[in-house]
Amino acid sequence: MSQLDLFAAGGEPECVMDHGLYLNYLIAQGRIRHSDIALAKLLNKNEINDIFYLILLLLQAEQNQHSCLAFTDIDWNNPFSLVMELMDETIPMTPWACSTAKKIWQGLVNHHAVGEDKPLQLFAQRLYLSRLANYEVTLAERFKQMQAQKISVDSSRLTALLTDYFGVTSLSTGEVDWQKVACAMAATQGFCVLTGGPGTGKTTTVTKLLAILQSLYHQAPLTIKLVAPTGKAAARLSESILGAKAKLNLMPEVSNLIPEHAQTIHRLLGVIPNSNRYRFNADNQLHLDVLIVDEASMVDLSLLAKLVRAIPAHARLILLGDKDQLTSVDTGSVLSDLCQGLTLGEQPPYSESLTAQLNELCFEGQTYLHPRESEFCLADSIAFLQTSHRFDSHSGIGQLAFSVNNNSRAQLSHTIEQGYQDLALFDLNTHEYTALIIRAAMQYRTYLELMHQGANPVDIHHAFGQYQLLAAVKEGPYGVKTLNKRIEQQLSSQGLINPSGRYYAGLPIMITKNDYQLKLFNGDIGILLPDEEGQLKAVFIDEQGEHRSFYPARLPNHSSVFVMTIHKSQGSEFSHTAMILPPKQRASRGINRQLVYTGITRAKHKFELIAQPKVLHMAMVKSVSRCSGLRERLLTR
Ligand SMILES: Nc1ncnc2c1ncn2[C@@H]1O[C@H](COP(=O)(O)OP(=O)(O)OP(=O)(O)O)[C@@H](O)[C@H]1O
Repeated sequence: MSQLDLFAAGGEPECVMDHGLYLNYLIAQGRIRHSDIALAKLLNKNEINDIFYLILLLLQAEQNQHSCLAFTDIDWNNPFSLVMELMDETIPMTPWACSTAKKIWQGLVNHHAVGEDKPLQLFAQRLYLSRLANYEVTLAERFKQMQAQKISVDSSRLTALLTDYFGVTSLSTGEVDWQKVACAMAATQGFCVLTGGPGTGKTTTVTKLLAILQSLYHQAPLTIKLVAPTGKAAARLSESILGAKAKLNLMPEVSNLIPEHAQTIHRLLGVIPNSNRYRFNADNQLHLDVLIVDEASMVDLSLLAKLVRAIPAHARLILLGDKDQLTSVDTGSVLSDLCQGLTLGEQPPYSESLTAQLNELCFEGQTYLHPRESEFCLADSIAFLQTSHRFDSHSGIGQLAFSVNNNSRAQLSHTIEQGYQDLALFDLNTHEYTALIIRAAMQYRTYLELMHQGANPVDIHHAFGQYQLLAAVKEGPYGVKTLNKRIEQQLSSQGLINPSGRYYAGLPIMITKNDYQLKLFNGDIGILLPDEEGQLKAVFIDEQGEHRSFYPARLPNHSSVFVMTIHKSQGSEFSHTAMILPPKQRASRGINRQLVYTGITRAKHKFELIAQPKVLHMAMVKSVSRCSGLRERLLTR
């Protein structure tokens, strides 16, 4: 029984509470900010009571990128997760010892700030800031509308095209080609999510899909746009589509109708400088028939809501991404909300009508897929690719990613015992820490030598992008800041850089704040290079491979990036990736399965892990999720 229930059972609680002292503890322990208190007071007509504290909890949840505060998730005995040892014993851990959860909830239902067109909203036992609730409503409604779109397709032509691109499924193996299934689903629907781990063929499948669609509609070809959340991810998508087109050997008349250039979502929507609004919106919609959004797990709730508002009613939307990666840096977890419940090796739950249609389109009417009920109303729009074609049984990276993602210690031990060529695992100790710095400096040598030889910026950037050291934390000896300094010292001692001032030739930087005027966005990477006149400029390569240069003084917030956080690496891929996790005593709350999985899956050919085994095990056990009501809004019950 919780403390609240105990009191409710008739005890005589001590109701006098020193709110000032309690709030000071919340601030001292970094749970809330002064501005949160001001806002909570404003919303609660200056009263400090139970609802005031609930609003504070909601603001804390929003800062932690949750879309809402779920009533059922509140730890009523210590709602702000205060650390007992840092508290005065006379101060309670909970601010509402005199009330019951039920009473607090009822107070909220009738509260003056709660309701439609009010600053706060309630939905399914969740408290929201209205702005975030409205984004969820927009997404749920638009996804449902898109899915309900009637798409008329010539089935026999589609069947023939699916056979052309994927072949005939052999009855003897009986193995389902999930890429073919995904293509059939996306070709016949207005909305589709295509999820799968690294190298499962998301880009290949979508390229085949676009080829099939353009063949089906060859008399009036579709306008297709490709987008990704960051410039880096957009550049990668362009590269992958180009590669997939070349591999597929498409007929020129079809190939020419598939775009190769992806852009950022911000660029597609048209940023209005100094505002968080876009040129394209619900009143001025985009001109397109098909929109492909890659790395959808990185797109936050607000941006995706603004994007779907700008998509015309007739258009199709296809979201690509890995449901198991870290969620967006900003609020929300849309892709993982939509993909909840998918399990490797299992067929996702599809309705009777969809399974019949897919069996007809993909398997000549043979019963390969079986219907399974789901109360999730978008279940028929979720395609799940399950086989990695990049990492075969000889690849340690794939095995390691799989072990971590499935939290399988047995599989992890097996992977380590195999001694894979593409994996190097080091136990974290002083010796290995120093060895890592030396190895990292050796890897960065290549791009710096190119710079000294006067190579062109595209080649220098390319060489820099081959290797990346990732850290799980920012602060402390195992964090980004210290490691950046250590690598800088190492490179300087080898005469490759001369870090006498803040800026020097060869300094790699990452933008940490969007600048819509300069069109430089969070995550963009630049390298400080001298121009023809010897002036030092930060050079960025955009998604079209063009380079843009800026005087350092003009740059928005940025930091050096010999080392980047795993969070910042999302959407990027490096031929050789190294990742360091802090030791157990420093491994804070932020180390978890999604973080480690995301770090591993950045590696294409070689992956190094520098970590204590117990920290890796600890991370594997800990799976995090964000609070959201999106899934709930999409249930049929
Ligand atoms: N059905 C297949 N059979 C054989 N090889 C395939 C198949 N599908 C994809 N591949 C190959 O596997 C590799 C990865 O494919 P692709 O880039 O499409 O995957 P992805 O899921 O988009 O990867 P990423 O993790 O980079 O997002 C490519 O080299 C591709 O040519």
